[in-house]
Amino acid sequence: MTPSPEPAHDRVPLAPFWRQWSDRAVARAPAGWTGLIDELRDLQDAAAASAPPAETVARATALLADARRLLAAHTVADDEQLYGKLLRLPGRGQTLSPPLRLLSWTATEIVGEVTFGRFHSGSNDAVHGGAVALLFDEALGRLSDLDDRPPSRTVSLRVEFRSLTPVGRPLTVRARLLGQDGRKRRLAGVLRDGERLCAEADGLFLALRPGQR
Ligand SMILES: CCCCCCCCCC(=O)SCCNC(=O)CCNC(=O)[C@H](O)C(C)(C)COP(=O)(O)OP(=O)(O)OC[C@H]1O[C@@H](n2cnc3c(N)ncnc32)[C@H](O)[C@@H]1OP(=O)(O)O
Repeated sequence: MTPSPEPAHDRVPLAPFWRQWSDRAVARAPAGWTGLIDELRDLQDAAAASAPPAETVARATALLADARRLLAAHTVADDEQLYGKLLRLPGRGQTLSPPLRLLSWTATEIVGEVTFGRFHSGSNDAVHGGAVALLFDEALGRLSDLDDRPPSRTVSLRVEFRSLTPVGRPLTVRARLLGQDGRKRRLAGVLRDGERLCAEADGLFLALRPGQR
């Protein structure tokens, strides 16, 4: 696999299993689906950042309940779910972790950009440590399953918090595949705000055997 010449998250090569998984969701996604996810993400940040008066709280609660009822009427099983399966999109169409936009990639290294919103703030404009771990799981998992490697799952993830991770600033995340031994893949990641190291991680991913989910 050759390094990508320019930033283009949507050209990240997908291994066959993941391409099929993602293409199936893309084919089933209705018009406007990605806009719904973007709105949901913005809503989470707006709710976290607001201190509204009671009338606004009441109105927003009613609107949210309406939206929930609309969506709940179309509940499907996990196999048919669209959420989180659009792998060509930064954030892959989910709001659990902030959108990770891949800027460059090889078979053994990816570099991406991420901006945490207020939703992921722990306290004092610093990102919650669990959200940082979540980001590393996404980034390392993405690299683990790149380059036609069979799907894997995280069995171990260790995170070291080196300095506060800021909210609202574009950060750089870099993941590297350190080595493979049979089904075991060792990966490492770093998260930086400019030159400053915010956190680093190492993880062990296990390739799934046929039939494992
Ligand atoms: C493009 C895709 C984008 C997606 C990005 C998102 C990525 C998100 C990834 C995740 O978060 S996955 C969800 C969190 N992970 C899990 O829920 C995994 C739970 N664990 C399992 O389901 C099973 O452990 C698993 C199916 C992965 C493996 O079970 P097996 O029974 O096949 O493996 P086994 O227990 O025999 O272990 C295989 C080897 O790994 C070793 N091992 C297992 N766990 C270990 C551990 N924690 N630390 C060190 N070694 C470990 C184990 O000792 C053994 O070594 P040896 O072969 O040398 O004997």
